Amino acid sequence: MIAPGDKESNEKKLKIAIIGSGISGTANAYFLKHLFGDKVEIVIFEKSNSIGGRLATYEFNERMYEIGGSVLHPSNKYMEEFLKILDLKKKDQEEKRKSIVGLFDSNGLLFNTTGNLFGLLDKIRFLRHFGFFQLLKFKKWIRMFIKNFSKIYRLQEHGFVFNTLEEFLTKLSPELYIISQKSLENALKDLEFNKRIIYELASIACLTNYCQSIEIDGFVGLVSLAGTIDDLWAVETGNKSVPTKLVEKAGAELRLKTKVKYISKDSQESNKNSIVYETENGDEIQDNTFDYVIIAFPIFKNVIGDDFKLNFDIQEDFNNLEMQVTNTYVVYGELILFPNLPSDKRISLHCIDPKLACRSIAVQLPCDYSKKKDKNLYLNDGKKLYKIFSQEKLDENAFERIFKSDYEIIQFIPWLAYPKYEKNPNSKQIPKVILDSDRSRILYSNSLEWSSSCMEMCAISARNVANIIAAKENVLTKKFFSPKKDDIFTSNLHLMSKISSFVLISGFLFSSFYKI
Ligand SMILES: CC(C)=CCC/C(C)=C/CC/C(C)=C/CSC[C@H](N)C(=O)O
Repeated sequence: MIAPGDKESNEKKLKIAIIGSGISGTANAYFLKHLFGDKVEIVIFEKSNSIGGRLATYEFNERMYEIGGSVLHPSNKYMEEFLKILDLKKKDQEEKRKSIVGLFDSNGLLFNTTGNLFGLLDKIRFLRHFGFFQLLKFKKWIRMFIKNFSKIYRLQEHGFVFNTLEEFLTKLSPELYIISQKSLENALKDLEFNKRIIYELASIACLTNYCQSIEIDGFVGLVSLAGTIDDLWAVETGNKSVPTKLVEKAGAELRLKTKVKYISKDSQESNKNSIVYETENGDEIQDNTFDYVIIAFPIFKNVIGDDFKLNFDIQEDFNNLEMQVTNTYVVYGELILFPNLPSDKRISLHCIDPKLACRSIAVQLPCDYSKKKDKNLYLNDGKKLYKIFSQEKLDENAFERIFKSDYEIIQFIPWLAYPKYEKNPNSKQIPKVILDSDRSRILYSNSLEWSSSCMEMCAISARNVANIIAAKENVLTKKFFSPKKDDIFTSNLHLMSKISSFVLISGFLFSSFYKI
């Protein structure tokens, strides 16, 4: 799969270009530095004026809030380890009983929690609404996939690499690949989940995460569903702090406001790659000195063309790929959409009707939310800060149905947040990681994003790209996860108990044999 390495490559310093400074590009820089140390020179090209890509924050009343990628799952080991390495902390978890979660469609509110009696009543209502055994089966089913998915960490520590989605998922478990080839709806129906689980619970997970329906493939769906069974987390100083600090830690050269326009194999030297980029002043510069080029942003049909070109024969692979626009509004106002809901709770409403543009309306807590300091934040009757995800742009009429007329729009971003996933999973073509199969020197880190998009998937893809380059350069892969003290203790304990059982059993057999 990987084209063979050139012999003298170990002696010289590798020069690697990374295009994009989101979590994907910056994790690539970190893993490369981790594997190659001083033997690598990394240049990150970023067209905007700041690091982070789709991880972004905004300020409101002197506090920072997330506006882009906002949540992580407890199973996301790379992101957890980055926090330790970068000396960052997790944000405090919100007290669930202080908030109300509701589901609505075009007919109104279908179901909502009440936040009463420390959440006990809500739990009972939730179990009654969806069915106790169905919920149990649902959780068990998702847990099984998370467990299989988590095999990736051990495999990558030992140098595992993949070029296609099939290679990636089948190595973790064949079921994961099989589920990526059918729709989430069919996967849930095959397992005889009830209509509420399929058309309410699974639907909101998909609609709120990707503005998509349960017709998308089962793997994208599962990643969203993982968020429904566990408490999610975020970074106290904003998720954007991870890419920002990764660049520093990797010692990479960062060129902001620099737009890469062409990537091609160098015509003179077969192993070199050429990049043409436009600087802040509009100068066009060609640099032919890169041993590897890593594309760390999603390539889709609207960026391919005059804006960005891959000067070899694979452009058409991206012609069917589109990004999903998620119109993101931050509004400071008083919610009036469902007047029966109490106004002294933090409210999150999720729409399960794909025909309605507005997907979710949820109270926002600052990145550095603290249970102690903010125990009364947004628990008053008045205005609160809400984030709205909508598939279409909202006009004044739409806002006036949701908020009292003195609302203020604080932020608006028409994010190209996620890929537009194919409705028919069987026809889905995910681009390969290695874009130049003859040389393996132009690598597409975000290709996996077309199978599912979240921070951890970007980190897994980045480690994959670093492992591909290490294998090609004959550099031994180096462990990323530090062994936990507990792990050393438990593994020693495990060994000691095995030795003592062996001694005891042998002693017993010996004494019985010789009738001592
Ligand atoms: C295969 C399964 C079931 C899980 C894989 C583990 C994994 C990658 C979990 C991630 C779950 C998660 C945090 C989903 C949210 S997606 C990103 C979100 N929309 C955001 O804006 O941050």
